[in-house]
Amino acid sequence: MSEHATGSHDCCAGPAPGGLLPVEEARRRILEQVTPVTTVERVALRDALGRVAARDILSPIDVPAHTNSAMDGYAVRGADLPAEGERALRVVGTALAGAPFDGVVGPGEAVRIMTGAVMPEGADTVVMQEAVRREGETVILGPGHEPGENVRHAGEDLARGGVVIGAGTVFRPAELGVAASVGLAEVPVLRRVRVAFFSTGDELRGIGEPLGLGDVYDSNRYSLYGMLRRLGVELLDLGVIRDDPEAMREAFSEAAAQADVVITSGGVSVGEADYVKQTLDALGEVRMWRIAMKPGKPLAFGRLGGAWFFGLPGNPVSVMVTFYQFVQPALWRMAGARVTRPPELRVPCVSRLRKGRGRTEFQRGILETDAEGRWVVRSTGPQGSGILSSMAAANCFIVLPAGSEGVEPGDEVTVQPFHGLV
Ligand SMILES: Nc1nc2c(c(=O)[nH]1)N[C@H]1C(S)=C(S)[C@@H](COP(=O)(O)OP(=O)(O)OC[C@H]3O[C@@H](n4cnc5c(N)ncnc54)[C@H](O)[C@@H]3O)O[C@H]1N2
Ligand code: MOO
Repeated sequence: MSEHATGSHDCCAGPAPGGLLPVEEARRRILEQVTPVTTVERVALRDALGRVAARDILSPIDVPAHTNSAMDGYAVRGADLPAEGERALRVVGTALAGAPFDGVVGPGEAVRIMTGAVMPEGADTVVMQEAVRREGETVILGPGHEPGENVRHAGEDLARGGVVIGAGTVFRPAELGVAASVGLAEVPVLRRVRVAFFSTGDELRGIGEPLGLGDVYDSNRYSLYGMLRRLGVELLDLGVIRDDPEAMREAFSEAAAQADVVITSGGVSVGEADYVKQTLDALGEVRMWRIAMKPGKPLAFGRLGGAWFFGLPGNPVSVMVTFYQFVQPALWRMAGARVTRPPELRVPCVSRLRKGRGRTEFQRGILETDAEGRWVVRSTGPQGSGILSSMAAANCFIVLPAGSEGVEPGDEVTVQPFHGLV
């Protein structure tokens, strides 16, 4: 690893040049300010997918509810297991999952039992059927078994009254299954966060409209829609707002009146038609502007009426990078979820990466296995913040710390994968 590629975060970097706020500091400040919603809703279990548990959810039952067999075989008394030689036990009945044996297993007796069947009274051990010989009404056991083996005890997975899903847990497929396993038809979740979003810019055209000279299709509202939909927030798409201070003021007020969070893209830099920051200044409060990152430097964060405001830079890649680094963690916190840092890995980079000093760069990478099966990352190619196809080609960000001056092939880098298992 070369010297310039070490260190993955900005926490220890000094003040960034030009009054830019380091990425970690900006994220910390945002997460410190936003607070979770408090309204609780009860929803049918399947509708809880992606929602956040409003409080600790307790189990009304033991899971498993009854002590049962983990194997197909024979339920016996541990005291009857032979230490050496063989022992014949009389088979006195059968226990199936859902059809228990209602007698008692006495000394010298066994019950044929299937996986999941309730352990019959008297028996405390299950011997797998592959380990025995059946001869008519008797079963012959050899040595080598442990008393208590192959038995699942009542409450060993979840105990009645115990917390099965903690407050702030996001319901994933596993949580749906866990809640179902204790028989919960409905669960308490926090209400969805309401997010209003719009694009700004006179050059923006809707799909289906012809493009004049200098026009572009409004793609940001589509990538934003996708990222927000994935988070399961309630969406309010306010369309495209012209680069006009009056129109912008109206749109800002309308959005803030209806939403917990307002997100815009474009018009947040220093150009002559960049009215976003000054509108926020006039109607609310700018709490942060300009981050030491690339892309995404002119991000604005603040308060607008009762809503939190994120003014994302107009460049299409900048929108996605700033959303994932700042807006997504803030929305999780507001949704009541425990916020964790995006997972990061250190892997060798097979490409040469150019980088300017002073800003953390979120370059687009492809995480893949090389010929030896090792995980490596390579660049998607040109990294301009207008090249949205680089996001489509990527499956991870390559995070280059502010102090790095570039990467040589073989250097280790930090990556944030886009997808996990859930
Ligand atoms: N003198 C300076 N100029 C710029 C600076 C700077 O510090 N000093 N910063 C640059 C950086 S970095 C960025 S990022 C951009 C961001 O500026 P804005 O947020 O004001 O964005 P716009 O100028 O409105 O648009 C930038 C670019 O993105 C296109 N765009 C905007 N909205 C959409 C949309 N909804 N869908 C598709 N494409 C969109 C727009 O047409 C522009 O090409 O400022 C730099 N300038
Ligand atoms: O920060 Mo800008 O987003 O580099 O293009």
